[in-house]
Amino acid sequence: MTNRKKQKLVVIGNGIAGIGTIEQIIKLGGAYDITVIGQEPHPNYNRIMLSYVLEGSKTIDDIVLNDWQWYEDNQITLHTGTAATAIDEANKVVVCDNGLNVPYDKVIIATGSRPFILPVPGSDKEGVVGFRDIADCTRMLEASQAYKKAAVIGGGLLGLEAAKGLVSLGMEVTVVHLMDDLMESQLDSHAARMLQQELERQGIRFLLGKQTTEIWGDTRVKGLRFKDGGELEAELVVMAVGIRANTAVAQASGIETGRGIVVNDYMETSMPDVYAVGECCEHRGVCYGLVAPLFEQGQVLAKHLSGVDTKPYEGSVVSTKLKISGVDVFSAGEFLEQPEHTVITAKDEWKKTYKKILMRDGRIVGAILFGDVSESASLQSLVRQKAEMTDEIYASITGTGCGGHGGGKAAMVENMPDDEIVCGCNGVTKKAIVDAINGEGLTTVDEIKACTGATRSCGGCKPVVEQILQSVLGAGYTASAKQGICPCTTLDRDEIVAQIRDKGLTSTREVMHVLGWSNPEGCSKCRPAIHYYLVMLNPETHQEERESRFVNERLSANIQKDGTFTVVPRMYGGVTTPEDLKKIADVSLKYNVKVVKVTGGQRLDLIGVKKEDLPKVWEELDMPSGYAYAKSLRTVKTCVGSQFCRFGTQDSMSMGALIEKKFERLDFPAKFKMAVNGCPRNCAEACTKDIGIVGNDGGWEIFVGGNGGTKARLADSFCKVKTDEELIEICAALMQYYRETGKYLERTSEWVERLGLDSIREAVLSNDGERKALVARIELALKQVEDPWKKVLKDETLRETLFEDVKPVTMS
Ligand SMILES: Cc1cc2nc3c(=O)[nH]c(=O)nc-3n(C[C@H](O)[C@H](O)[C@H](O)COP(=O)(O)OP(=O)(O)OC[C@H]3O[C@@H](n4cnc5c(N)ncnc54)[C@H](O)[C@@H]3O)c2cc1C
Ligand SMILES: NC(=O)c1ccc[n+]([C@@H]2O[C@H](COP(=O)([O-])OP(=O)(O)OC[C@H]3O[C@@H](n4cnc5c(N)ncnc54)[C@H](O)[C@@H]3O)[C@@H](O)[C@H]2O)c1
Ligand code: SF4
Ligand code: FES
Repeated sequence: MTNRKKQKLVVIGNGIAGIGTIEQIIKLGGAYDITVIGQEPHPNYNRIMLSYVLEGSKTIDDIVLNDWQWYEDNQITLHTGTAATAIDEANKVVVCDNGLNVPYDKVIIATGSRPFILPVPGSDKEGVVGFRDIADCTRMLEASQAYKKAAVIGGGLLGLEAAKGLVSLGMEVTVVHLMDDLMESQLDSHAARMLQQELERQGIRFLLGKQTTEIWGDTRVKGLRFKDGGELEAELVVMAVGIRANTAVAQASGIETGRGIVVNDYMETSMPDVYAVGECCEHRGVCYGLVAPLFEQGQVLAKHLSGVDTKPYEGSVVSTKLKISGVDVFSAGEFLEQPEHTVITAKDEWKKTYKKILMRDGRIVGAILFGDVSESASLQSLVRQKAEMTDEIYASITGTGCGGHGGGKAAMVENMPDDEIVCGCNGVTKKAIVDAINGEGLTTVDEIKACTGATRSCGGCKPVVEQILQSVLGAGYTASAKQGICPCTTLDRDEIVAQIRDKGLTSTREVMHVLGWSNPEGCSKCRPAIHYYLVMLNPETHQEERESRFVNERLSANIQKDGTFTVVPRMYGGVTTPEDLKKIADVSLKYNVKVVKVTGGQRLDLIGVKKEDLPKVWEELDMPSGYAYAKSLRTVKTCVGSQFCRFGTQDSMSMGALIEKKFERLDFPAKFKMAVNGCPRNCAEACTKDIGIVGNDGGWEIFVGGNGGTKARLADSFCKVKTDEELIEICAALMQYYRETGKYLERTSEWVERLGLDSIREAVLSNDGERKALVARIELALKQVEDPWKKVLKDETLRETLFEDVKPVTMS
């Protein structure tokens, strides 16, 4: 065996393009001694997922593609926080800003792009940011804690995703766009208008046709000025007006550049042994700004460098999908009608969907989808292949004709070339998926995700992955069908939540219709569950559907076995006043309340109120609803604590009242109980509460997952904190995490067992940004809640329909 010394391959840029190419080289067995130079201080991460990090649905850890261990395992030398400045061709070294000189035999430049910052006065002020990397994302997350008003300049993909993220963080966001149509490089005017309407519904404001001429303020930005003389106040400005290929290293090295680093069909630059891949390069005059082309380029380059025969890279047909929950918009290939196009259009103003397919000479060359993007992956493939339109394909993509849906899709998957990239976000080919199914015996999309990475990012490729699974497994595919949340559906909780998010569904009826419920009316199990998920996902926009709630929640009181109701007013932290006690006594006497009972949660329960008397009782009590009937925060039980108890180290009564006031009225997956103790003697029994808080000398200890009911469970110690502020922040984040990941009716005791305490700690404690995002989301939800008793008292119609109809109430 010859022991040839490995060639030295240096990669400049630790992003998706550079590392994606290396992964391919490793798979192909290319024997290189690899060094990676990366300017950012992080291992390789999925930049496209930064939109989700900003929005708060992913953490930085979630988006790491190759962790530190991966570099070690593959014997790759990694220099992070290091910028290459030039390639010294004569000495065959890559020169870095920290004095490092890295010798090379081959170099791949993969330096990506830089955000374009408008050269207007004030663009260097504090509070003006691009949106490109983790550092930008962190800056925005921090600004959202301290400031309220944000402006995003640019209504393209990035600007809109940034705007949605900032709205999710509780900011007031205005998108300032130069053109009259949003995403004018991907959408026609009709789709752009629909998109704008939907985003306005989600809370984003727009100023269209506006040219920013100045960013004003002191050290920090205070606002924008426009060419037409108008102004907009803004404490944070995000520039999302496009990108420029990062050609600095190439230029400093004398390599030919244009709009990007000029490469040929094998990604070779003008300097021998130096290649470029990804957003930094210009191929046949085109610089790309999406991930799919860079995987295609990487495949060619990896083969070329590994001595494997390869077709040349001939350019990419791009498609885009906006990653904003509730807004489904997709565009591929050509999108503006020209005289030579044959056009298929379908508009549905009621369902708010729009589909346009462009054909030239009978071949599919472009598509726009709005509202329903379930066909996006198929269309993407058809546009890439410039497929000839057939009756079968027509029936499949329009959902018409007797060709049948399934036939067209099956044919589409079968005709797809092996090396076609199915998952554009992660560069996974059809062959990789088929090999994984056959080689590893995979039967579900989740297993394919874990094995190949397909579907891991935007999820747009999931339908095609499912079709491939179906075509490879044939009859075996259905064998893996699983149980749904109730007999009306085969979808589980996570799938329903994801579909509500992805398809922007807004009502229970729509969820059941769009997701193909077998029983169109649903059942008492699924209706309240869907309703909870809708409220949790769309706190600002969701319309209350009383008919989808259980009777107790519908009437804001607990029905008893004799058909009367109970009324439990709020007593924050279990503390009341003589005035409130007098009101309770007066009302109880006036309305013949049968029993006044002290509850386990330290308040008073007025039992035996007639349905028609409920509004009058609430009115005369003039106290907040105690939510004893709801899947919500019930009580915060407290001990007397340091105000009176000689052992007390913390003021448990005040803290309990504060927490109860802050978090009352919020919907949870199940009822939610808390307790606060002044010391570890634990008189208020924190160990059996969903969240239990125990004071100690140094601060507080938080417990989670306790239950005193039929399935009793002692709470787990979650963490210790020093200050009241930390306590509230962690409780808020923990509650929101439970709200977002809990199954409807699942108590925290079951939730902790299902998710595992470590993973909950990881989500809530390990990352400050993620915790703050959870807090921001719970704050947003809290802003929407209103006392249901007061709501009924204000609304004559509600009062009449709910309480003046004397028909007996059923208990479902
Ligand atoms: C928020 C956001 C969302 C996006 N969403 C999508 C999406 O949904 N779909 C899609 O297709 N695309 C999306 N994109 C675009 C996508 O992220 C890029 O196309 C892709 O990341 C480009 O990869 P790259 O490796 O070429 O460049 P980059 O990812 O930019 O990586 C280049 C790396 O090189 C480093 N570098 C630069 N100069 C030097 C130097 N001199 N020395 C050392 N290191 C250097 C940079 O710091 C960077 O880490 C999104 C982009 C952003 C910012
Ligand atoms: N979901 C996705 O696929 C996705 C998401 C985010 C980012 N990206 C990619 O990241 C890159 C950057 O995104 P981007 O949106 O910044 O680029 P872009 O070029 O797609 O859009 C920039 C937008 O800014 C507008 N604009 C230009 N000058 C302006 C001005 N002076 N005032 C107001 N508006 C102005 C343009 O009209 C354009 O619509 C792109 O390559 C994009 O494809 C993709
Ligand atoms: S827990 Fe015990 S010590 Fe602490 S306040 Fe209550 S009674 Fe007093
Ligand atoms: S295409 Fe985005 S995850 Fe596959």
